Amino acid sequence: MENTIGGLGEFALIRRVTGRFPATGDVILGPGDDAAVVAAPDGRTVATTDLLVEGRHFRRDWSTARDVGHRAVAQNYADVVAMGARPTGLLIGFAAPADLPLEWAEEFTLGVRDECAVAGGAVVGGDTVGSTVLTVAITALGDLQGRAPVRRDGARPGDVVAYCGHLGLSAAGLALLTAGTDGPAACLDEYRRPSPPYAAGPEAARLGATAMLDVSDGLAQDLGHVCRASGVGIDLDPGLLRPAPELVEAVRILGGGPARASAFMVSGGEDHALAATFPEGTDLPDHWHRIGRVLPAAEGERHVTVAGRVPERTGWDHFPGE
Ligand SMILES: Nc1ncnc2c1ncn2[C@@H]1O[C@H](COP(=O)(O)OP(=O)(O)O)[C@@H](O)[C@H]1O
Ligand SMILES: Cc1ncc(C[n+]2csc(CCOP(=O)(O)OP(=O)(O)O)c2C)c(N)n1
Ligand SMILES: [Mg+2]
Ligand SMILES: [Mg+2]
Ligand SMILES: [Mg+2]
Repeated sequence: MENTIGGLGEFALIRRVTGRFPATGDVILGPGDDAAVVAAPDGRTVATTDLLVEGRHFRRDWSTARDVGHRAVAQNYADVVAMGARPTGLLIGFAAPADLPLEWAEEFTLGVRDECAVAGGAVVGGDTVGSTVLTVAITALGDLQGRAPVRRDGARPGDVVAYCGHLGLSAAGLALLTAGTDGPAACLDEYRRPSPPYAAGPEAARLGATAMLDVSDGLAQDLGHVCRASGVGIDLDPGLLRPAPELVEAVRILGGGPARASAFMVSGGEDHALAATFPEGTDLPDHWHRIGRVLPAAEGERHVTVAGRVPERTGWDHFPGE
């Protein structure tokens, strides 16, 4: 039991973990009481939660504890900024077996701390329990800074579809790890520590985005949520889906041509890029890449197409049907 979380005990572990997290100006009362108090300057709080389960979202032989800490924060804050909000706080549910090395818990904590240093927001609480499956459940909070939230239901025919961040790198990294092959660091790193373009969320809101989400499951699948919520169709232009050189290199190693690179961009998730729709004529900064158009659609046609065709694969489903 030496040097495991079971050897240290629950409350000593909690003290050790919470001692690592600095407060920010949004924190009125941090960890230590029954609940934390976080300022909501505009009077409305964005709240979201995502789980990471060992074997399902990460493997300890593929990702370090620090990687998992970074990824857990990134996945959750991506949803906060996709509403157009600024990250303000995090709550960390930590379920782990007693024989988990203490070093893993410590390193995970440092990954969380370091991603918060990039994205903003403070860890204000959480929960620590014993479990057979190592699981991290994060709740993230954000501040809309007085703006309206950018929802999934505001896309209108004629809007431009654009993304900011990476597409397909993480899925290519996962494919490389699954194949047991080395490959471009950019792909492996993006799988282990996704890098959502945090500032682009509030930026898109200020630019007048009509709908936005982060790409967790796959571009086509996630934009499909916009289609259904907004009652529209979306057509992507394959000529505008330009793969990063590292993605092209990964596909060369994995075997496949431009179609496979395009498939990674269209259906690969977990880069946590932001995808948004903007009114035609919006002056978009260069880091927002135009990739398609919002179309009018009758019921049953509210889906994503690439050059008019429904892609073979659209993204991840935790419970795929038979
Ligand atoms: N078990 C649940 N109970 C309540 N709400 C849920 C549950 N699972 C998902 N949701 C909600 O359904 C929506 C879609 O979930 P999800 O696909 O996980 O979103 P995202 O990809 O943004 O993380 C979100 O608003 C989420 O809060
Ligand atoms: C070990 C491992 N196998 C497979 C995957 C691929 N994967 C797991 S969950 C997921 C989709 C995103 O996760 P989800 O829980 O659906 O997040 P949300 O959409 O709720 O943000 C993907 C692509 C992975 N990340 N790690
Ligand atoms: Mg989710
Ligand atoms: Mg999510
Ligand atoms: Mg999902």
